[in-house]
Amino acid sequence: MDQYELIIIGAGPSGYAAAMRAVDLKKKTLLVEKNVMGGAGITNGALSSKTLWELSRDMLAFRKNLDRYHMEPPKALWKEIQSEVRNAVKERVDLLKDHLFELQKNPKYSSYIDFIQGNASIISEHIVEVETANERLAFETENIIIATGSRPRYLPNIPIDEKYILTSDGIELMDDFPKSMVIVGAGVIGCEYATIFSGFGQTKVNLIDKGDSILPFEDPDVVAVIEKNLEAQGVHIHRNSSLSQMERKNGKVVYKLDFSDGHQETFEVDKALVSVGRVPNYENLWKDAVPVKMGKRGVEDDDTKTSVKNIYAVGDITADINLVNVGELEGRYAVEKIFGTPKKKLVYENISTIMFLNPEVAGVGYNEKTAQEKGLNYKVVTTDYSTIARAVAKRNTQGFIKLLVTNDEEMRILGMRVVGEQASAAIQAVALLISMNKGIEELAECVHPHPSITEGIQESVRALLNKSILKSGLLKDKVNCYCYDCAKNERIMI
Ligand SMILES: Cc1cc2nc3c(=O)[nH]c(=O)nc-3n(C[C@H](O)[C@H](O)[C@H](O)COP(=O)(O)OP(=O)(O)OC[C@H]3O[C@@H](n4cnc5c(N)ncnc54)[C@H](O)[C@@H]3O)c2cc1C
Ligand SMILES: NC(=O)c1ccc[n+]([C@@H]2O[C@H](COP(=O)([O-])OP(=O)(O)OC[C@H]3O[C@@H](n4cnc5c(N)ncnc54)[C@H](O)[C@@H]3O)[C@@H](O)[C@H]2O)c1
Repeated sequence: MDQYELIIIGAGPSGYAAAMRAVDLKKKTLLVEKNVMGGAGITNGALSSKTLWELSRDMLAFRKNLDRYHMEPPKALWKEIQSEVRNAVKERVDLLKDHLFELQKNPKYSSYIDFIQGNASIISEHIVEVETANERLAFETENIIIATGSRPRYLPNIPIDEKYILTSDGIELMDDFPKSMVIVGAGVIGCEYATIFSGFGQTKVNLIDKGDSILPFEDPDVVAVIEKNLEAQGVHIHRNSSLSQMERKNGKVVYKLDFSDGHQETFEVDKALVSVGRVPNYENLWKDAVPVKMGKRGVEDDDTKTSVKNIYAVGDITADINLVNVGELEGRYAVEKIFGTPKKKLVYENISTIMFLNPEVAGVGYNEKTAQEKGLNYKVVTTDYSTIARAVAKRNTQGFIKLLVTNDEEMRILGMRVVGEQASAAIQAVALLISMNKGIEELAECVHPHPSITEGIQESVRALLNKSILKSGLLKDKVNCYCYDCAKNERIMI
């Protein structure tokens, strides 16, 4: 039986990153993948949906520009778009495959990495069995990392067939743009696809969430901008209602909503997308004799270590944040922990995120909702994009920067949201300051390029320090500072 120092199950972003860190540390490693290299980081997930988002955004801008010159815009063809998404996916999968192939050929690395295509299960604490296309193989290992990811959550009584009633696993397989669709679940995936399909301009999109609002985890000011733009693109948000029934009927999807005033309505659309969260892939992954503990939302882990001494879990299979960057962080960290002591602790406070909406929403650390849930007193500055020269030059001043700091002398950064063009590019400096546990002075004094969106962040910081160029509270709603007192649940303008 072949022996390894580490077997990694799953070659999505977390498993692949873990394997590459193990190679750095010269540990004999086996990476097992049952499906496509890159997991949901590439296929039916992050990369494929972002490719769709980019194409949809281009199409929307193109339509708007032609409209400006009173010209009739051409129609996007779904097949062309689908083919472009497939090209992007293939490029990225091939890159990872080629890289692995080169590693295995290179004498510097070849003794540290093996790869096998097959379905792995943990037979005992030190034996992993892999079922390939034509045989069943067993491998002995000192350590195991589970990186098997997640899949879309289903709802009881909603007959998902990936033809008419779809999840994010089936949406890219459609034959054409649907004329109409309903999206159940207005979280990140739901709102990103509502943005994508309304942006292409050929689908009437309806959106339902069980919560009172779309993006229920975001602050109301962020939600307001996104809702306004979705509605301007023709998206209908079903408010004060809950889904009571959905079925496929005569080649259509029929759904019933119960409204809070007691009445009920029935709607008919071409397709439905169900995006109500993800569930971990753990079924049949280990035998009863291997006591890996499961929590409600995934494998329970303590700093990536499971309830079994030599078994670790990383990425979407665990109960924390489901993101590519988090999976990679955990994967690399687990390897360092197995074979030594990581230089840095695993912290989640400075994780940056982008939601690919209209416009982009970039975030790091706390928003007001999460700060209030934690019982924190904080200070906020909001700076409108109309005060930022670059946004004015772009002729698009919709958006704002919102920075939260501790309400004390130190003014440690708690978090930030940027809603607007180039939001994602603007967030990094603040993420770095949070990770270094720094205050805001550094940012206030560092010379920024002009004109740039990051100047808005600098002005926000200066406003908190009472030395901004545009003074807080003078230009209505453009630059505002306030404090939140948690005990009194009160907002005080400053
Ligand atoms: C539509 C969509 C859009 C997204 N957009 C973003 C985004 O913009 N930014 C972002 O950061 N995140 C995004 N995500 C989340 C991101 O894709 C996941 O957090 C990330 O892929 C998780 O990585 P992972 O390696 O833990 O799991 P996965 O990517 O799910 O990979 C797990 C791998 O394990 C394999 N596997 C499972 N069981 C076994 C087994 N028994 N044996 C062998 N192999 C096995 C699977 O085939 C899979 O390849 C998105 C997700 C979706 C669905
Ligand atoms: N840009 C990104 O970083 C990005 C993009 C897509 C996905 N992701 C990751 O994928 C994960 C999964 O995304 P998601 O959108 O499926 O989950 P989510 O948790 O973001 O949203 C799920 C939504 O479904 C709603 N919901 C739950 N049950 C419902 C029901 N019965 N009826 C109607 N609505 C219901 C919830 O209120 C919530 O708003 C995210 O948490 C995120 O980590 C990230």
